Amino acid sequence: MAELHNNTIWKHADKDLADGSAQVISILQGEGHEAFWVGGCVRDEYMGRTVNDMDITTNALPEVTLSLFEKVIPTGMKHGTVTVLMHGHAYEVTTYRIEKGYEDHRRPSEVEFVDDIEKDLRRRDFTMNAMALAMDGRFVDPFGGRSDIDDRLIRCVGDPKVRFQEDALRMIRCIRFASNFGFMIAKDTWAALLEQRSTLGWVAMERIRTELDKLMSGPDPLRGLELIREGRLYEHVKMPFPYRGHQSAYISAIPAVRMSSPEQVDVRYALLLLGCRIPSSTPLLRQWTFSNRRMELIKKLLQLQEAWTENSEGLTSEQARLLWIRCVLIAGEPIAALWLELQQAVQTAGGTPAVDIPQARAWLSGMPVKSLRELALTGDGLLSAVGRRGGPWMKPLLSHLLLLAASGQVGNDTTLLIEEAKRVIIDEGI
Ligand SMILES: Nc1ccn([C@@H]2O[C@H](COP(=O)(O)OP(=O)(O)OP(=O)(O)O)[C@@H](O)[C@H]2O)c(=O)n1
Repeated sequence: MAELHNNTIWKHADKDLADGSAQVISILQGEGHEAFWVGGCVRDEYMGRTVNDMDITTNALPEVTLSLFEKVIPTGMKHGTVTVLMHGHAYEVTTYRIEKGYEDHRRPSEVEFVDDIEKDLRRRDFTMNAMALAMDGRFVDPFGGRSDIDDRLIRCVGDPKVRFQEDALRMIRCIRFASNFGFMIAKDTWAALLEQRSTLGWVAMERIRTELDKLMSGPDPLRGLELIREGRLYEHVKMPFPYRGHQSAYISAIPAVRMSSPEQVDVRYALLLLGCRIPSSTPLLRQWTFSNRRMELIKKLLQLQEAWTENSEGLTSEQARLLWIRCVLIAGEPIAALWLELQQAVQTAGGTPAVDIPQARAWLSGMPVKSLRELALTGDGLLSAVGRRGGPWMKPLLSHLLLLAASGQVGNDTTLLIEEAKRVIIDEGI
């Protein structure tokens, strides 16, 4: 087996990930085939960015690759892709190929396997993504990817018009890379993007949204949003415009949301929607093909914003506390905590938050009960205590008890809660 050089090559990848991929390349080479690391992993390593996955390209035909490995999945044989499992990682191993007949600006209708790595690299989108790396650390970089990275430049391989015609999503990728890496876009690449932008309509919204997610969770989402505005791509990505850029405190706050968990990107989207004053977010979130879970999260953040801002003016401190507790109970504690992060971001960006953040945090952490689950009286407990059958009267009564317990007006104690329930039933004739 060929000697493994991966530890000296991969300074920004997990050791197991690098070792597994080197093993795959060694096995292919041991059978007389060429094999290289390719694409995003090579770019990221050169840039000193963390490498999270590794793709391999080879002149071995997919059936050959399939036969050489024990744990292997024929993920896309027609397109030359086989997934090899090694050292607990999955690697896409793709045969050198050229692509033909992009009739729908999305995907090739035909691929042809070739025997020359340079031909494979030529079909790729940007020079920085069209590099391969050999086991001995040698770069195959026929289009000047490293020099463009050094110049902080995104440039299409070959004719940019053709690259964007082949797959219109590349236009959004271009903006995503420019935004996330802080790179400029080469003049002819940008000109082609402006010329080809209408073809974005051909691309499935899911693919666009995946790119938007990467842009929105990156270090400089405002740059990406500005580029989308400048390129007038918003109609094609269903971007909520008018986007007033930095004029809105909400928009300015987007990068101030720290990306400490996956949900934070949705806090950023909520700020975008608030900044664009979208009257109803549901149709847009649907168009953007968010999962129900993410859609609910964003909607709840917006609802909480509305419930608070519309009702909190002119309240005494105690009234404000009760309103806040009601909001927390309706939205749920995790959403309330995320909403406070949203407010924090507004403040960090120099805007005025909708709430006194330390005060709301203190009120939140001082709540003895934060959800129905924590209430010392269950629905069944209530029924047996009052000797009645269940019905629509229960929900408002339990909510009332929850609010009292959460705000400390009644202790979270079964006896006390039953007493209060009986009082309400008698007083209100339920
Ligand atoms: N529309 C596309 C998508 C991908 N590629 C090529 O396929 C490689 C792998 O693509 P992908 O894994 O989607 O993205 P990465 O470039 O690896 O970037 P990231 O990991 O940041 O998404 C790219 O580097 C590029 O060479 C392409 O030419 N055109």
